[in-house]
Amino acid sequence: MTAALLSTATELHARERRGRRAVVMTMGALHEGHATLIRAAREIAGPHGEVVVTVFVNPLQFGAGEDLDRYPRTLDADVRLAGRAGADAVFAPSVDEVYPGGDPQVRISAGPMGERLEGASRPGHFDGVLTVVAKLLHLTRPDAALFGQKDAQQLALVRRMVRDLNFGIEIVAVPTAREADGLALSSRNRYLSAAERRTALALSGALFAGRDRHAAQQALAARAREVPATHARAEALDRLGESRAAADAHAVAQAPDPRGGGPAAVRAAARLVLDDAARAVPPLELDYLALVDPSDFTEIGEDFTGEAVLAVAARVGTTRLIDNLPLTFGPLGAAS
Ligand SMILES: Nc1ncnc2c1ncn2[C@@H]1O[C@H](COP(=O)(O)OP(=O)(O)OP(=O)(O)O)[C@@H](O)[C@H]1O
Ligand SMILES: CC(C)(CO)[C@@H](O)C(=O)[O-]
Ligand code: BAL
Repeated sequence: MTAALLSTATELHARERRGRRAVVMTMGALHEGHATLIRAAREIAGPHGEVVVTVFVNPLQFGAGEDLDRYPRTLDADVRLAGRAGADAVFAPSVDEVYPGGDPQVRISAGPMGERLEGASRPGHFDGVLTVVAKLLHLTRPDAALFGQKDAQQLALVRRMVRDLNFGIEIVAVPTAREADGLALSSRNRYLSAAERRTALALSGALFAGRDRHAAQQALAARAREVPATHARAEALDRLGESRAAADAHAVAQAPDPRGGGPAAVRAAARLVLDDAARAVPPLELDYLALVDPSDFTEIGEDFTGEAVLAVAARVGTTRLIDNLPLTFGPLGAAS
């Protein structure tokens, strides 16, 4: 499939509308992660609908000293990849087309959630993101817009904007696509040398260590729920004179108390991997590691239950990367 390349709002609006329109917004330098979003958009639009991919490197969301100038721009390859993944059109406007009056004076404010984690490291970033997302939603007028979970805070803020400001557009989340060794696909990966890429694997490595610690805790909690029954069985076996089986059951019933774990243990397991990478050559410089409530991106407490997000941001050489994993916390003593 060949995608049409459109660069002005006039060209976009001249397109005849057919069926459901699903939009994937990107900054270009498309990779397999973007292709996953475009394929999901194709599913949503259906064979009679329309998939539009936007490619725009938005100056408003870059801070001073960030990589706006060196951000990879590969429009021809992007149009080919978008077409192969099922897009009907690529909308790649110029900065003047998006901001005809220069820097917009009226902008969307991302509010308190926009000042945490990514927002704390990149002041003003999410105001810039939401302002351009709002503009691109107005320009493309989709029924549904798809965003990657890789940018979990961005996704949460877009959902919040759409709800708070009644955009009436369906926001669809797409899970993070990874390389075989775990590294989250990202346009910025192309900045990495081979040695930097090895160090960068600690981002996903730390998340997986946190996830594994979490799974081990869940297993312990499940065991702890069985302990009273196991004690009772051990005692019954004792009474029957089955001393070996009784000893086994007593041993099983000594399951460690899972209450020593929880979010703190998950953070600690992830932290160990990042501390190791900080001593690697080249080293990883941690920006943040956080285990947060995805509804507001505040740190969760030990008694938190529900969906949480383990998120990390770090610099390797001159490249700043982010990654995250969702984790579900059940109440202690109950299955999650
Ligand atoms: N690995 C991935 N898996 C799923 N979605 C992704 C992935 N990488 C990016 N996306 C999503 O694609 C959309 C466009 O993202 P963007 O163009 O910034 O790509 P990126 O690879 O994240 O770039 P960058 O390296 O600049 O962060 C966003 O919704 C983003 O979450
Ligand atoms: C949503 C977005 C296209 C807005 O510029 C950008 O932040 C991105 O690519 O994730
Ligand atoms: N994918 C998030 C866009 C940015 O880093 O500016």
